[in-house]
Amino acid sequence: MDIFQVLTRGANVRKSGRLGVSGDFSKGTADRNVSILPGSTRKQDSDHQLTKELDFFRNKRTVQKAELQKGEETSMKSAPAAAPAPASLDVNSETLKISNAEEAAQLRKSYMGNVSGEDVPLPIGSFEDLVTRFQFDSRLLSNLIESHFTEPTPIQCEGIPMALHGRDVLACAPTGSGKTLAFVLPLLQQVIQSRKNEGLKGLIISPTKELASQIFKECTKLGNKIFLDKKRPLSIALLSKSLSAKLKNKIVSDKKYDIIISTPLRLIDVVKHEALNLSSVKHLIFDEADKLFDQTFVEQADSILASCRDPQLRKTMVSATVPSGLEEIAQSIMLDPVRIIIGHKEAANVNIEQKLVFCGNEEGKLVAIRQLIQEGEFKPPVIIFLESITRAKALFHELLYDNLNVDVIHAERTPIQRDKIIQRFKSGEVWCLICTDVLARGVDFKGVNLVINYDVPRSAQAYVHRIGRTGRGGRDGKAVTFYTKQDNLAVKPIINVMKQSGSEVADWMDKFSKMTRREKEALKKGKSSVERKQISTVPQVVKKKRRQREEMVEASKKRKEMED
Ligand SMILES: Nc1ncnc2c1ncn2[C@@H]1O[C@H](COP(=O)(O)OP(=O)(O)OP(=O)(O)O)[C@@H](O)[C@H]1O
Repeated sequence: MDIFQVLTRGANVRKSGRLGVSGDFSKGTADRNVSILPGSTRKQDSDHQLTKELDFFRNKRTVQKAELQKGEETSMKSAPAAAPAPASLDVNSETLKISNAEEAAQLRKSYMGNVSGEDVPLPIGSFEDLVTRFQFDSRLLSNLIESHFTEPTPIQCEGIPMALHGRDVLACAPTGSGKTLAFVLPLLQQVIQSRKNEGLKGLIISPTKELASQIFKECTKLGNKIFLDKKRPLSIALLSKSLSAKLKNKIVSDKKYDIIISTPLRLIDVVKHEALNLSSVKHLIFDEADKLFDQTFVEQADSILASCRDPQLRKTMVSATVPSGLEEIAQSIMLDPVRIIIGHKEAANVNIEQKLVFCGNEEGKLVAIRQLIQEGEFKPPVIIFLESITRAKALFHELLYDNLNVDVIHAERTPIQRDKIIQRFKSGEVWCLICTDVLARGVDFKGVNLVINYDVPRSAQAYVHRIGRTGRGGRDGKAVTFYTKQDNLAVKPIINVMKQSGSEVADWMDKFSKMTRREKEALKKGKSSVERKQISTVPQVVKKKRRQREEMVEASKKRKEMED
């Protein structure tokens, strides 16, 4: 296969393709993708330019070329005037080569990339650079092409060379903009390059099992059929319950694996049993880093860091939201890091049309959801987020009653059940997935049309990640957030995110949500949670019968799983 020819092909596709990528978006759930409702509240004229620049998948190269040709007259008004395109930068070439700081600055400007640090390496302009600049493994490149990745997204243009130069990286880019590939690809190359069989080299930490399993799949797809020497294939593992048992019982040796992907607790458990030695790890990646270093996980993240004792350990932190606390942590644990911010820090993906719906009270939310259905706005696949397991279950029953093709995922469901539901949702069997925040981060369902926040998320970050389950990989998406009188406090950060990403917020909603000083303090202290009334329009006696039936079905499913 002529790698150069194939890598260049991607740019050609971008020229005419709606999505600007030749990805496999036409497969799976994508087939059911239908256009979202008219009357967008997002694209106001004044925000058009901003939106265009942040629409990475669709416009990166178009914007970039236009800017280079026009001396960037049309780009960000506030930015300093740019120098004309340097003679060495062939703007008519389909594969862009970045060979000096000036060209790098222009490229960064085209996708609003802010990259800082000492002696920052140049970004890549195309995947061709992987061959010319980094002598990439040819099998890895073939796998990249077979995965239909032909042109890097901005976070990949920046993240890949930084990692390949061995730098610690703190990276922030919008949801669905290709952060996974940005850290998986250089990791694979570095592990392949090192070749030596010296134990575990790469470790990727994710806050949820679902996300860990997704990253594992992406890694194995790209690492397929790669041999480190004639006999030994590159070995990548998901630290599942069964693998952890095998390691603990010495049925398999930890030396066998080159890369492991895990959630924090499971990893720590295996390390504590001395069944996995992390001292040989050279590359440690925290995906959804702000979550992994928040109150819930920080001790575990620290413990993992302490167990990775190689003095040359390279650290990467990635998320769509990087609060200042994480920046401080990054500065304290990283050596000479490169900080990459694509677009606005903590902003929603601009492909998502966002809407707030005031429902008055809890009953009003059920009315609002039924209204969305009646008015044809409820276009599957749909994900609905609620704040607790009890509420997720309750809404599930309500919507079942409406004969909707729904299922529900929360922490009480077994991993096998969760996997099955996700597969059924991906294949289109389930149209509407009700869930708690367990699926709010990282999970990549390509064709989701609508995200409904049935309950207001408790922070701007949670909101950005939840709605980021739609509008991925260059697609459009829509997000609707229900709120009631009780949510006055919690809705304010969401309004800020909406405004920042160019969504319209009605004046009265904005005024209604203005906070007093006391409220602001309460929000800072995390006291914004509200007591909500139960979700239901169904009489108690009917509910009781339904619950009994559900318990019987659950018990039989569990029995069947145990028999399997
Ligand atoms: N260079 C590329 N060309 C085409 N498609 C890509 C490219 N890179 C990534 N994608 C696709 O874009 C989608 C989103 O990527 P990914 O899951 O890595 O997003 P993310 O930035 O990690 O999002 P989140 O913040 O929600 O975790 C995936 O379906 C992925 O396959």
